[in-house]
Amino acid sequence: MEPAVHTSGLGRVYKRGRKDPVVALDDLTLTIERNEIHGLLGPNGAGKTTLVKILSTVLLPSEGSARVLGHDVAAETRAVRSLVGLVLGGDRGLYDRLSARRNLLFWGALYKLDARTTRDRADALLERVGLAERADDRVERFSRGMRQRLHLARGLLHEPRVLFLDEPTSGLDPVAAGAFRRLVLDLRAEGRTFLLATHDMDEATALCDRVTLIDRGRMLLTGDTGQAGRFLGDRECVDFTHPDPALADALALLPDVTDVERQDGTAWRAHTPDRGATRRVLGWLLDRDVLTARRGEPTLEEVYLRTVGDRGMRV
Ligand SMILES: Nc1ncnc2c1ncn2[C@@H]1O[C@H](COP(=O)(O)OP(=O)(O)OP(=O)(O)O)[C@@H](O)[C@H]1O
Repeated sequence: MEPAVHTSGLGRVYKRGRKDPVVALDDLTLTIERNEIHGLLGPNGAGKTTLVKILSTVLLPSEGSARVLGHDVAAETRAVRSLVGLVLGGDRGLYDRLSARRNLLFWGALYKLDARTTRDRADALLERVGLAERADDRVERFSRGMRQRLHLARGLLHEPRVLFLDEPTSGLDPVAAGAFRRLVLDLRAEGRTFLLATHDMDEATALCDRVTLIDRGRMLLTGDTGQAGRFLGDRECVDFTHPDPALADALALLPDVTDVERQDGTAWRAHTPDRGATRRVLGWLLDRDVLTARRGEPTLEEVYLRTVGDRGMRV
């Protein structure tokens, strides 16, 4: 069966007049399986939006190819458009002076849905995203969270099987972001596939089955979110608890330790270059009566920090 998304050697160059061209995507080969929530991570300018736009047929690639459920984004635009939904964050794509319902009716007409289908789907979606009671209010009175939910309803109107979300919870408070993420999980349970571009490591960790990290248009890593630590190759870590910071200072001086950081209170994490070093550090700690010590997995946040640094990250 064809995967939900497959790109092969995908490239995109923006030419800006006589100035130097910008390489926004460079030789990107990526597969997203059906029914997956796939996180697309990377600092500002990494190429995330460019990729999402190519996959939703808004932009053409300069090189390589991309297919959605087996259909080529450049040669089979119409088929791809019926299969994908694009949910942009912020203020793009909603009409402030129209009500939530009228926004959906307008988009239904653009998708060439018949009036009755659009009305029925709009009502069902407004209910689903928790906006039924505000359906006839103008969007200009909506909070950011309500706008995001309306964006999602809009993206679902033509019942796409693959959804591209660009920073969907950016600027939402934790309760609104949590509600939005639950909605994404429900939609996935119905068999949809998601590509989620985000700067938010907590969001990626909580939602995504797999993640891809890109920087300057190039792929750095792709794989299971839960095994993100393996991206770092041999780098490992040891988690331990001890009340005396002097022990952490002494540990940091060992040749087997690259650095030691405080997690919180009496909890610490020591980074080691390889498995042998991890074993020796565990032995060293146990000889000094630490309360607990065990091998830890680097988090997605650590993987990101060690791979691209702290550019454009939100944790
Ligand atoms: N229309 C355009 N014309 C020229 N350059 C562009 C255009 N759109 C994007 N770029 C450039 O392409 C590169 C990738 O941009 P893109 O918006 O895809 O990154 P991004 O990862 O989505 O960033 P962000 O996290 O800030 O949204 C950047 O260097 C950007 O300046």
